[in-house]
Parts: sequence; C-alpha cells; structure tokens
Amino acid sequence: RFPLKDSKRLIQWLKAVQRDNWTPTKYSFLCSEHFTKESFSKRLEDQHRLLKPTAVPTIFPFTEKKDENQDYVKSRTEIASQILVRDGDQPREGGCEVVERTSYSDQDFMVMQGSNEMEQVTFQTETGSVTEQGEKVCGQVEEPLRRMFADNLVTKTGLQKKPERPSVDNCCESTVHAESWITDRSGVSIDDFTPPVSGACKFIGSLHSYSFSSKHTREKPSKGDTDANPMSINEVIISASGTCKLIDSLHSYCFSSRQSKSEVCCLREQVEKKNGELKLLRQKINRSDSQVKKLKEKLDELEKINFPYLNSLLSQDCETPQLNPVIEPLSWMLGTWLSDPPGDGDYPTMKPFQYLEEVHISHVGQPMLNFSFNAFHPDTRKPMHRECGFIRLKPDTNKVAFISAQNTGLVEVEEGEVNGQELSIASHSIARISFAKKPHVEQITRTFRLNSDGKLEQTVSMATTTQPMTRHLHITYKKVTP
Ligand code: HEM
Repeated sequence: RFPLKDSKRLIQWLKAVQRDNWTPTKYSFLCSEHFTKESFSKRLEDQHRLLKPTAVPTIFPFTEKKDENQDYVKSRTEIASQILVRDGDQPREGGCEVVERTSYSDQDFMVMQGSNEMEQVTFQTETGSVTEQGEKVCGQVEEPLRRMFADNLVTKTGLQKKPERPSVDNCCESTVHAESWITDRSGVSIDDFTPPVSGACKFIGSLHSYSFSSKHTREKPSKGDTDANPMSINEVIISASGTCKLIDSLHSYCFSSRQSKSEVCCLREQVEKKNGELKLLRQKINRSDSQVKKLKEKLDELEKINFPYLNSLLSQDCETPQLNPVIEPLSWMLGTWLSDPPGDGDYPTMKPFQYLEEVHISHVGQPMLNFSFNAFHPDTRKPMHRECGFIRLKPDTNKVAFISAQNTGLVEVEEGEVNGQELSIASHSIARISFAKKPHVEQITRTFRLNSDGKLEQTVSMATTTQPMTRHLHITYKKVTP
C-alpha cells in the first residue's frame, strides 16, 4: 500500500511512480517488483516477506526519466508501450497467462486500484467460482471460520450468480513486463498475502490475489470502457472495503488461532514437565513416608523399653480404692518409681554393675501393699532380676512383714519395723527351688527410706554360703506418678 501517513516517503513513492494528476488512496497498491530485495524483511514467525517501513520503490522499466515538461499523454503512452498484453497467449512461466496490458485503461499499469479488485472478489463469490474453490478449501477450515466467511460474503454482496465470470483458477494469470520480469498480473505476489502453513490462509491469500488480479478481468469485456462496468463506483467501494475487512479479519483469525495453538503446545509441554517433576516428588514422599513409618515404629519400641510401666495394668486409669488405714504408716511408699540414677550392684564375688529398675507399690483397699520390682540391663534394656509380693503391717503396731517371690527361684519373708518414712527389715525365712543357683543366699537385709528430696532409696545386703553380710545393691528412685 502507498504510505499515506508518511508524507515524506509518500512523496518519494509518487516521484518514483511518475504519475501526474493522480492521488493514491488506501486501496492503491504498488507491485512488489518495483522494490529491491533489500526493501523486504522476513517475518520471524513464518518467514513471510514484509515490506520494510522505510522502503521506497526504485525499480521501474522506464527507459527515460520523466520530464516535467513532457506531454503527459505522451509519457503515459511510452510507459504503456513497454508492456505487452496479449490475450490468449500460452503461459510463459509458472503456467501463467500473458496478457496485453495496452488494453488497460490508462489509469495505471503498475499501480492497482484496490476498490475495483475488491469488488471483483465479491463478484467472483457471487458467480460461484470462489464458492467452488472455497468449498474445497473451507473443508480444511474450522466450521466457525467457514461460516463466518460464507455469511460475510453473502451479506456484503447481495448479488446474483453470474456463471459466465471467470473462476479463481484463472487468478494465476500474470503480467509480463518488457524486461521480462513476471509477477501476478495484479502486481501483487500471492506470497505477500499468504502465510505458508495454514490451509485457511492459503485460501484467504488466494482471495487477495484474485481480488487484485480481477481488474483486468473485469475490464476485458468492456475493452477499456469503464462506463460499461455494471456496478456503480459506490457499490464497488462499499463491497470492496467490506470484503477487504473480512479478508483481514480472516487473516487475523488464522494468525491468532495459530498463535493460540502454539501457546497451547507450549503450555502442554510445561504441564508434562511439571507432571514429571510431580511424579518424582511423589516417589520421594512415598520413600520418606516409609522411612517415617519405620522411625515411628522404632520410637514406639524405645518408648516401651524406657517406660515399660505404661503397658502395665497399674498404669491404667481405674478408680483407686480408699487406702486401708492399717497400712497408712507405709503410704509414703505408694507410687510408681523409676531408678534415678541407675542402681549400683556389687558383691565381693562379682564386678560392680549398674541396673535400671521400675518399682510399683500400690494397694487395692486391702490392709497391705502390693509391690513389684523389675530390673533391666542399663544398655540392652533386657529384663534382669524381678520380684513381687506384699507388705503387711501388724494392726496397731509398726511391725512389718515383707513377703517376696523372686524370678531366681527364691521366696523369702522379711520382717522389721516402720519408723516414720523408713522401713528396715531382715530375712525371717528363705526358701528356694531345688535347682536354685549357688551360692545360696542365707540372710538378707533391706532398708527403704523416703529422702527429703522426695526420692525413695533402697539398700540390700546379703550373706551367702560363701560371703558374710555385705551390701549387694543400692539404688534411689524418683516418683513418676502422683
Ligand atoms: C533381694 C534380692 C536379691 C538377692 C537375694 C540376690 C542374690 C544374689 C546372689 C546370691 C547372687 C550370687 C552371688 C555370688 O555369686 O557370690 C547374686 C548375683 C547377682 N545378682 Fe543378685 N540378688 C538380688 C537382687 C538383685 C538385683 C535387683 C539385681 C539387679 C540386676 C541383681 C543382680 C545380680 C547380678 C548381676 C549378679 C551376678 C551375676 C549372677 O550371678 O547372676 N541381684 N544375687
């Protein structure tokens, strides 16, 4: 199109085309062959050729420069004489027909007026020739686009079919200039309008091409008599501009559709990539989950070992019966106790050792205390010595009986006195299983004391068949229940 909004460049163009008394309109087009290759750039997205905004036409077949004083008619005749238009000639190149340009009106031979060509598109549509071609191509076009195309053309034209009009198949007719350069005879290459990939765009491009090539076709029957044109100039302008807008909207629809498709593809790739990352993360989470599960199991196990009393019946919440007053002097012994620090064990016959111990001393309303002592290895947490039994008080006295059964096969009764918060007892009778390990214990003494810091302290001494009375155990406990 002529650069109507760029006055400086418009002047350069007008000088170059050397036409007198002629004003270009927005429907005026100049053939791309008048521009050097450098005047074009390629559109990045589809390599489509675009005229640079600074381009000025320089290639013209004029043999002499136009002189301001030359006769206008003479000048035009000379120019026109360089173009041979030979109706009916066989195609010279690319299957294109050679036409005699001298049969044109003298309006132009290199500048094409858009309005008439646009009208021709409308006209071709009415005649059915575009419709035939269109239907073929429209099969490739999406339904909404096809419908829009059909609706617009019918609405804009409002004309009857004229089957004698040429079909779009003829739109490949070309103009051969004297210098033998060949273009579409409208002077506008199909490439200028046709994006290379889309079937719809090819179709739209052919409409453009056909539109610009139609001037000659329309004027041929009248042999230059423009008054014989069956359409008024207003009709031509209205239908042409409408069709032109339609074609442009079809193009922009195609481009935006293609752009959207490429965006969708791009987004789809991103989604697939994210899905892959998500899958990896899920696998990691699953692995972490199983690790957490294993760690939790281990922790549970450790907690059980650390706090074995939690599994015992005594730890369960049940209503505690009222303390029997008989055993009230021993009430300071009640509770669950844990060694703190670990107990010390020694004896002349063995290496000193340490142990953990959990003690439960309770009552069930009876005139006695129930007890259990459960020792564990400090490192392995394996159970060691265990004993359980009862502590009784002779009513109305401070005399205490301590009855114990031990996992070593020893059963014993110790008796003594409770004084304040201290209980001292000594073995009264000892029995054992027949296969008890030797050396057998012959005497046992114990002391329980509640210290001022709230800790319970126990000391055990014993005499065996080999050793006199000697301390075997010493341990303090902290209370772990109220
Ligand atoms: C009143 C309760 C206990 C009595 C009567 C008792 C008695 C004995 C006797 C007679 C021996 C053998 C001593 C020797 O070989 O000369 C012994 C050894 C031992 N006792 Fe005790 N004991 C008692 C409590 C405990 C407790 C609570 C532990 C803590 C874990 C313990 C740990 C040991 C150990 C490690 C040995 C040495 C290894 C063994 O012979 O098994 N004893 N005890």
